[in-house]
Amino acid sequence: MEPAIKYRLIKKEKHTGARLGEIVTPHGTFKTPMFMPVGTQASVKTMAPEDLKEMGAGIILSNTYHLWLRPGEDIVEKAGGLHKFMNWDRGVLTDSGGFQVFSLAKLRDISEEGVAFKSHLNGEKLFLSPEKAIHVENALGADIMMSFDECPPFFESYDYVKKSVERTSRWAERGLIAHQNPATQGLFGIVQGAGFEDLRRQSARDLVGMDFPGYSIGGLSVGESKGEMNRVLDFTTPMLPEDKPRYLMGVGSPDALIDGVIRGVDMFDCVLPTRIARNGTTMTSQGRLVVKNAKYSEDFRPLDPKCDCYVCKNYTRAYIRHLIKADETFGIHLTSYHNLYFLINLMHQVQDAIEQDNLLEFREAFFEEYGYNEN
Ligand SMILES: CO[C@@H]1O[C@H](CNc2nc3cc4c(=O)[nH]c(N)nc4cc3[nH]2)[C@H]2OC(C)(C)O[C@@H]12
Repeated sequence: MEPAIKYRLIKKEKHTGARLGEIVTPHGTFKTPMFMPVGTQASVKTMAPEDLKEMGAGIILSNTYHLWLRPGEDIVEKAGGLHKFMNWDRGVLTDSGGFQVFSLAKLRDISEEGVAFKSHLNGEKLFLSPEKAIHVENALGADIMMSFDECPPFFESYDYVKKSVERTSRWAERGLIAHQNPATQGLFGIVQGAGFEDLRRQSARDLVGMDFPGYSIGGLSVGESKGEMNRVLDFTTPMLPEDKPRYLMGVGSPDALIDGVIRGVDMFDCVLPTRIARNGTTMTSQGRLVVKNAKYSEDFRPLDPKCDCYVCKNYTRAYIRHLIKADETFGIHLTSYHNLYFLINLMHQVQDAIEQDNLLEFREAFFEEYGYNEN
């Protein structure tokens, strides 16, 4: 049977672990490395599908936990699945809900069977098992689905993380068995193990043995330093098959994307660009620009003079600042659009650098201009 998701490695960058590739999904083929906008509740906040297409988005995220709780996977299924529901005909990826239970729900109890918790919306007692999560993802109909996993705190004890990794591998197997649409929905395994190299190896070995069409690197971007994240990536990505996509979950700052690509990561997502946009903070080639600051009140330049996005071609800092200060929703639409474009476009520039085997020079020039220092 043809797998729903295929990855084609086009080129390896000469001096780093970076790869140029493409991921083939039932809703299109997309170049990697790529940044995926997050649309947790079936909407990338303030973005219409036309905006997302115009900025070059290929795959967007939605979330099993949120959509299970509201409006309910049965309503999305009756609508014909997520693509129809939100009028988006390119790629969709759903996270499995485990992470959201730990980051959102109060009072939860984890067992071999799954996770008992109280809804963050109304306190209702709920239970999510690997089977339930996979069946919700089947109903939502995303092209790429995540296995149900536990994302342990990065600084948890070795013994706790070891037990958690072993349970996550058993949950992954249960998810594979429960998966009802492997021909149209690709299920990814999620490698855990916190900062322990042997536990990452154990997790990767277990999951690669189950032959998933793609692998996520979980358990990161949960408060650890960038140095720690890069250290874990250094030994984890080589444990994964070269002919499958690697997806680093929850990572979305420009430096972390570039450093993830250098270490062999192909796909990224994060709420960061849309989250900071809502309080008027934007990403530009010269670093972050907080457009609501008074100093921009008569600044008639674009957010980023080097950016060719719709926002930077048509609007000024002064206008956007005014909208944000006046609480005009169009203001956060403009900052959100630009920030998403900034990261999607950054990945296009990284693709070119891989093509030209000069990714490290690109990194140096980008970091210099953005104002990153090495520590
Ligand atoms: C910078 O944004 C904050 O950091 C979180 C993103 N960091 C993140 N790491 C993740 C790990 C996993 C995982 O191990 N497994 C599964 N299934 N999904 C995951 C999703 C993840 N997202 C955002 O999540 C909150 C809202 C807590 O703050 C944001």
